[in-house]
Amino acid sequence: MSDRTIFPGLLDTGREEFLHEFLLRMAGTLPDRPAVIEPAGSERYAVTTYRELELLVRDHMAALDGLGLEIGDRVILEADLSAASIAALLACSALGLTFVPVGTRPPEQRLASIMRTTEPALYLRCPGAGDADIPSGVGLGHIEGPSLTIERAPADRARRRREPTVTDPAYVIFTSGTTGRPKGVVMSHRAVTSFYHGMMAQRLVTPDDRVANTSPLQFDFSLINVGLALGSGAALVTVPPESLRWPRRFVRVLKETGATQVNGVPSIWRPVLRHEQQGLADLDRLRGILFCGEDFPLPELRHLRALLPGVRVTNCYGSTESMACSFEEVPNPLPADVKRLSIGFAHKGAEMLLVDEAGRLIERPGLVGEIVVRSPALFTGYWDDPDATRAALLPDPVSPRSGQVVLRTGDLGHTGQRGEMYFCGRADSQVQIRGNRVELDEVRHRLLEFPGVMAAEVLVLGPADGDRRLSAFVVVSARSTDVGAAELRAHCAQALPTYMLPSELRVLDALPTTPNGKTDRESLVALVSG
Ligand SMILES: Nc1ncnc2c1ncn2[C@@H]1O[C@H](COS(=O)(=O)NC(=O)C[C@H](N)c2ccccc2)[C@@H](O)[C@H]1O
Repeated sequence: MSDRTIFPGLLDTGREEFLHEFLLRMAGTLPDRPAVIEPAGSERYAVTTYRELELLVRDHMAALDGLGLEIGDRVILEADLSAASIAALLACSALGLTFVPVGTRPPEQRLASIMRTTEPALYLRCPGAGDADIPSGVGLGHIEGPSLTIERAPADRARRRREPTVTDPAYVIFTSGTTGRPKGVVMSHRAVTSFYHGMMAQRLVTPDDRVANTSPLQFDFSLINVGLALGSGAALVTVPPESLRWPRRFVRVLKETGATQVNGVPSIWRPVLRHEQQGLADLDRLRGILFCGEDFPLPELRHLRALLPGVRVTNCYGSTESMACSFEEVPNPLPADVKRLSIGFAHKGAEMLLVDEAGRLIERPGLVGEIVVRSPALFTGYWDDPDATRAALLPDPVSPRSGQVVLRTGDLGHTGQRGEMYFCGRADSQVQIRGNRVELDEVRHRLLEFPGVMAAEVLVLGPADGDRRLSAFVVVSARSTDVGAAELRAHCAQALPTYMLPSELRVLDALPTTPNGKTDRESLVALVSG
């Protein structure tokens, strides 16, 4: 381990920093402030101060340092967002190790595939993790509260590196792999910390805030929340994942921890809006909500707004390949005629642009194109997948000969009169039905206009070259349980051409979600095919 001071506090050198330096930069100035607040048994919480977190990191580093690991070695982190788990990822960063967060109890095949491709040196498990077999050459350790115990040392390895650099991968995070093999998004220290600095410019939280994280470690939203809280000298509140299924418990955790900012995907609010409205309205310390990952259905957003009129709601847009890209405050009140939320402009230090199919710049407001992102926070590439990496990057449309590349988000958008961006769905959600181009989002938005419909999803089923049909799924408010498929279809027929009418319409109690909390389209397909 180099003898450089590990946590030089607030950097005045202007030199680029590593992930652990950014996340612990406030430890020197606010050592006794809470850094992590996590559940510790029923209705009790453990508080770890910044000084205690820093000591945890040093302890974990000592346990790892003697293993002869090489800079750039991968460490699988089957972990949660406890202080001990966060200290483990910080220790990896401080030793130049690349952590691969897989969340607790990952599906066996997915874990096996990730281990095959990343060839980890070490596997670290937090309490309550799974018990999948770890290949013998891979070291095994346990993150247990204040200590990190090594059960089995990793196999010996050659050591060729002398010095970690900010271009080294801080982590590799695997996408949900909706299209085929999961892709490992490689994020360098430079990419992550430059995003964090862009986020800090938004001044979303102060050291008096308590930022509740509701995303699992394998979803980079959790890493963004860790950066938002620790980078601001605030406290990170770890909401137990299981409480998200029980709205009363979820609201109680927010109340008892004094959460002032709650960050999560839109689906975390659905059960609370349905069953725990008063508890939500009583969260008098709550002052901010931030969501990302997918559109927040406007009827639900309006309902949330009505219950929390003074709370600032931030629509945070972006892809894991650039961490995130924009932070746009949702207008309060939200005008009745708003059909789409603006995602605004990219954060300080980045740009969002629009290109056509040929990769040429689109500048005219209202014209739909693909959103591309220029940012120092761009990923290094997909792990061991140069073809997918090439496909995701585009020569800078403004100056193609410069060698600079921009990220293709695969999202459609258009700009407004001020140049602000509007998200218009995924490029692959434009489908052909009997020779006609259908924007699934347009059908979904029409369904959301029906009184009582709170959320909706529309899928296309059938072979691209065969008979394709639309299937729609809606969630209605508790008061509108009598909404039927026939009236929903008639409602669509009043505004949409015949080929855009769903041939199947189901009213569900809830939309199924992926482990990251997004709408699980594969489960909906299985429901219909089942
Ligand atoms: N605010 C949105 N409205 C609407 N569609 C969206 C939105 N944020 C993403 N998305 C969608 O999700 C895609 C990215 O998916 S992802 O790579 O799994 N990453 C994420 O979902 C989380 C992302 N890293 C992130 C983390 C934390 C803050 C912001 C963004 C985007 O390309 C969009 O299609």
